Amino acid sequence: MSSVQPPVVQLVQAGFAYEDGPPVFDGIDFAVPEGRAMALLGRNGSGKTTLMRLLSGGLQCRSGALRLAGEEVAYDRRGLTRLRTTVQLVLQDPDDQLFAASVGQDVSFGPLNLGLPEDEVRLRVREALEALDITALEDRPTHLLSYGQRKRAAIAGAVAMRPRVLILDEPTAGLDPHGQERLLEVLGRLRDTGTTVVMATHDVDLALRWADDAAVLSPTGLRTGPIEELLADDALLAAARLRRPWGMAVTRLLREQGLLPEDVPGPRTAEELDAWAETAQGTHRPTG
Ligand SMILES: Nc1ncnc2c1ncn2[C@@H]1O[C@H](COP(=O)(O)OP(=O)(O)OP(=O)(O)O)[C@@H](O)[C@H]1O
Repeated sequence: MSSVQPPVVQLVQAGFAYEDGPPVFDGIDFAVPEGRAMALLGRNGSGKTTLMRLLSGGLQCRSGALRLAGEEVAYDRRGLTRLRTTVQLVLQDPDDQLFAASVGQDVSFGPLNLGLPEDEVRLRVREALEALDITALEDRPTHLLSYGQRKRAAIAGAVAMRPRVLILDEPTAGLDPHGQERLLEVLGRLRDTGTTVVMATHDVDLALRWADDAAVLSPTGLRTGPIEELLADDALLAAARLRRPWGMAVTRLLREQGLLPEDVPGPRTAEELDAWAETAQGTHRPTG
């Protein structure tokens, strides 16, 4: 008897086209690897948002199926409620998501809608605000928040649903470097406490630094796997029109120059490059 659990959420041979449009997907298979951080990559128009909406039930497969823990999702009220308590999508623009008068009211909307008791709703709101470091903003009107604060409030609304899978459409877009780092820390903490986090991004450097796995959409299809492996695949990068991550480009250059032995991992950030340069000084000399 096999003890292998089916994926928490999975598209099986899924097909989708917008009305009067060509197919965006025609028989795509995609299983979200549980407990991991995954970056969803692909050029403009490759289908990232469509894929995320299919996974979260905002769009319905025209063929094939969406499965939750191996069971096909029915697009009726019960099926969609089950889906929304498992998978939450955070849209790119927080203004498409926030509509209540205050942050606290907005974050409580999903749990209240599930019909949870008041105590439970309060607990979830508190937890979600804490997770996003915005407890102090609970009573603030949403329209008076900064863009970065609105992004956090929108994510808190999804977190309050305690999803097993949190999917975010370009969550770091429009944030300053400090805001990006803080958000990545928050998402890392969520992953570490058991939430599967999938993030669509155009930033390959950020993806390499943050994610365990990648899903890359290109005209040749969807490839998933460890991010280090996929982003080192030049043919895949060319097909998906993605740039080689900075850290990988530097590593390749250092190895070509004989400055970095094959068994020493390459730097992924400017800080790691500085640290490497400090320790490498005098130990590695260019060959030739
Ligand atoms: N509401 C819509 N109606 C018709 N076609 C759409 C709609 N939304 C997206 N498309 C088309 O579906 C395809 C996939 O678009 P999608 O938004 O999923 O790509 P994306 O990878 O998220 O793009 P981006 O990186 O620009 O956000 C594109 O060809 C796009 O023009």
